[in-house]
Amino acid sequence: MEPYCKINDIIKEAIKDITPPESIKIFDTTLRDGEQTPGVSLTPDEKVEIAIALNNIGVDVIEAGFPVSSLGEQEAVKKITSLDLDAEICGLARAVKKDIDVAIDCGVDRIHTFIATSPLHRKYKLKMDKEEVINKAVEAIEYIKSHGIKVEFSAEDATRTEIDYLIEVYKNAVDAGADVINVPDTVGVMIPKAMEYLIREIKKEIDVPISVHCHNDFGLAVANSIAAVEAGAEQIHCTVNGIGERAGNASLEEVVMILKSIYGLNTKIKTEKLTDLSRLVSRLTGIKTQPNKAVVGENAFAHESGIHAHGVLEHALTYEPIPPELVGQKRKIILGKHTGAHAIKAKLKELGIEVGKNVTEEQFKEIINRIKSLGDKGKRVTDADVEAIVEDVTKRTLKSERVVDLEQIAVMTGNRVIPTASVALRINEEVKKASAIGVGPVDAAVKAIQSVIGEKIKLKEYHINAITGGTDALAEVIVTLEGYGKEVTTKAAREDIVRASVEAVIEGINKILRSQVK
Ligand SMILES: CC(=O)SCCNC(=O)CCNC(=O)[C@H](O)C(C)(C)COP(=O)(O)OP(=O)(O)OC[C@H]1O[C@@H](n2cnc3c(N)ncnc32)[C@H](O)[C@@H]1OP(=O)(O)O
Ligand SMILES: CC(C)C(=O)C(=O)O
Repeated sequence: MEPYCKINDIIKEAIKDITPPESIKIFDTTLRDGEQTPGVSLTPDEKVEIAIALNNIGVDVIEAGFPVSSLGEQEAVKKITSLDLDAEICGLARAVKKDIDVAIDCGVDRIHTFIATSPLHRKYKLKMDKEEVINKAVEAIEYIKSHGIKVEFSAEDATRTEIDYLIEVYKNAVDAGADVINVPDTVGVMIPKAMEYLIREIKKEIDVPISVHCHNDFGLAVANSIAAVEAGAEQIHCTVNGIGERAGNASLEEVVMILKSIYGLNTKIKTEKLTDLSRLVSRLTGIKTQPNKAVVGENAFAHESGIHAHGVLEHALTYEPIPPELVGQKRKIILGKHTGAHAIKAKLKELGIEVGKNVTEEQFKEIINRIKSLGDKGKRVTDADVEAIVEDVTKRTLKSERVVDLEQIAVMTGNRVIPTASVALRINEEVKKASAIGVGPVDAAVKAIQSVIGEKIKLKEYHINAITGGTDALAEVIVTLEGYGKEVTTKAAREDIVRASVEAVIEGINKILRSQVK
């Protein structure tokens, strides 16, 4: 398979000696290790919903749960096995007869049985010597096999186990009938070079498929899983969004996309469904995915920096390793403090506005300034903000055509003062001033304008919307004014509600007065 991103000569040279399998099986443990994320607990129906999505995306094995852990877990696993999905359904079991019996009763296709092998776990947790651990593993595997069920065997904490002993455990497991040997990096202490070495050593002695289960305690779960594949591992355990015990597990979406896009290796995953799957798991588990999460994060294909946005608009590969659609994402051009003119022009085009046609070059400059100044206030500029800014800038009567212009406004408000506003308006080259009090600063400001203009024009309706969240939200003010037998509606958008209100009212006054002149 050709990798999706054009892999360069450096990568080709670096990986020329690797020995990966033709295709890699994806063993998804979102419903087992993923559910071990502190605070996460899925109902049977939620587990079923995720299992169906995992099946639809094409995972080979779904570890549906650890049946012995609760009655609800058994109900969930039973519901999943009864769905007759294409994926193999697996249940976890300690090397304990009761665990195995309960898993069998749930109708699973595969039992993943495990026992810890490291000196630490043997001594402090299991209180067993090396031989006892092997005997327990062998007993469990033989018992499962006697029921005609496929066995995947894990030596828990394999990566902190004496390597000779580990290989001895695995050889015994295979002799007892294990179909797949899993190598868990239980506390995420491996580094890629060591993982590659370990898998090569195990493969020299074991001829059933080798799997890895990497934890992310040092942020290396994905890198270690990939290193295992480079050394020939045929199966990777992963979870959607990388959720799992402590710092989590290898993230399914990252593993799959690295294999596909960089190595050109096959999995059965329908990658266009990755983002939807990620959102589903995030919603049902309540574990939010960070925006900068690789592949499925909100920002994985978002560009704000002017230079990047310009590059991407000219040729997407300049700043994107793969097309967003490949993983079910969409490219986003975000406007804000770091935005450049190219990105704003493109965003306006998206909104049906063309510079030189619907907005003048001068208005375009003002739109850029307004967007950047909103960004300077630490805000992310939304499409709604842009639309409001554009409407405000473009619908505003040009200065030369204005009858009334705001020269100055000052407002005073507080808990011990009556809200008061003073305005200075330029009307046909003459500056007129007035002050007024009101129930609040907006009311005072509008009344002050009203007293300069006189009673012939009246404010009929006033609406204010906070377009964006936060106290620094862009406020959109919509007013309807009536005067000289005419009714006009105008709007203005600013972060400052008094200024937005005043601008909307003055805009309306100009419209009415201009209609009188014509
Ligand atoms: C690395 C992993 O992620 S392993 C999976 C971890 N997941 C979970 O633990 C979630 C579900 N777990 C549970 O619901 C419970 O822990 C159960 C039902 C499995 C066991 O509950 P309890 O019987 O109350 O035991 P508890 O959890 O307190 O202790 C674990 C026991 O299992 C033993 N044990 C641990 N692993 C194994 C194993 N692989 N094989 C055999 N025995 C084991 C421990 O030595 C301890 O034995 P002890 O009770 O004789 O001291
Ligand atoms: C059960 C095993 C594979 C496990 O979850 C771990 O070691 O992290």
